[in-house]
Amino acid sequence: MNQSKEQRILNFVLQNAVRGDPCSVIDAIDTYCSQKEWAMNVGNEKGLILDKTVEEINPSVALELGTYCGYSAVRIARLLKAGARLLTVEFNPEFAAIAKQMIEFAGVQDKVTLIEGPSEEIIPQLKKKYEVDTLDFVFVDHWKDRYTPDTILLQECSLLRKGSVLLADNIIVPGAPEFVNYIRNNPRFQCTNYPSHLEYMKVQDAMEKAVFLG
Ligand SMILES: O=C(NCc1cccc(CNc2ccc3[nH]ncc3c2)c1)c1cc(-c2ccc(F)cc2)cc(O)c1O
Ligand SMILES: [Mg+2]
Repeated sequence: MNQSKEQRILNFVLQNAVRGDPCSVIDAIDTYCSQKEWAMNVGNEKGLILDKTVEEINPSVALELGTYCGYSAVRIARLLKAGARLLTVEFNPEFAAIAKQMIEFAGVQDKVTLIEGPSEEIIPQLKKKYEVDTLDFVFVDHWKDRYTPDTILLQECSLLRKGSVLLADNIIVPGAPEFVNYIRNNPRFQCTNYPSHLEYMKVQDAMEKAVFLG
C-alpha cells in the first residue's frame, strides 16, 4: 500500500534529522514541506510567533488542539521548562501514529502527552483523567469550525484562569471567521492579531492571540 504524505515526512526526518535534537526535526520538516510536498504544519514564520508566545508565557501546562505530524508539539515542548508539560489532541489515528514517532525521535516525549480523540470528548476529561487544574497556554490548530465551540467548552470546564492565553492558527487561510467574531466581541478576552503567511507559501495568513481576563 503506498505511503501517506505524513509517512514520507516522518521518513525524511528519520533520515535527515538528529535523534534527540528538536531543532533538527523542525528544520527537516520545514525543508521537506517547502521543497517537496506542502503540508499543514504551522511552519517557521508562524512558528516564530508561536515560539515568542510560549517563551513569554513560560507555561507549566499547555494544550494543543490538532497535533498533525507533531511539528508544533515539538516546537512548543522544546521551549518548556523542567517539569512543564504539553497535552496534544489528535483525532486522526494515522496522524497520531506519525506524531508519536516524531515526538519520540525529537526526544521531547517526557514533556508531551499525545491524546487520540476528538477535542469535544477530551476537553471535559482534562481535569479528572489528565490531572489538569487550569491551562496556561492553548494552541488552537484543529478543524476551523471547532475553534469557537472548543473555546466555549474550555470555559465551561473551568480550564481557563485569569491570564490564560489562546493562540489560534489560520485566522485568514483557511480562516475561522466565526471564531474571530466570537473572540473579538467577547469582553472576557483581550485579542491581538499577528499577520503572517500561510506555511511555505506567499499567501497572507494570521494568528490571533486571546488572553482570558477571568
Ligand atoms: O484545516 C487545517 N487543520 C486542521 C485539520 C485538517 C485536516 C485534518 C485534521 C485532523 N486533526 C484533527 C481534527 C479534529 C480534531 N478535534 N480535536 C483534535 C483534532 C484534530 C485537522 C489547516 C488547513 C490549512 C490549509 C489547507 C489547505 C490550503 F489550501 C490552505 C491551508 C493550513 C493549516 O495550517 C491548517 O491547520
Ligand atoms: Mg494550522
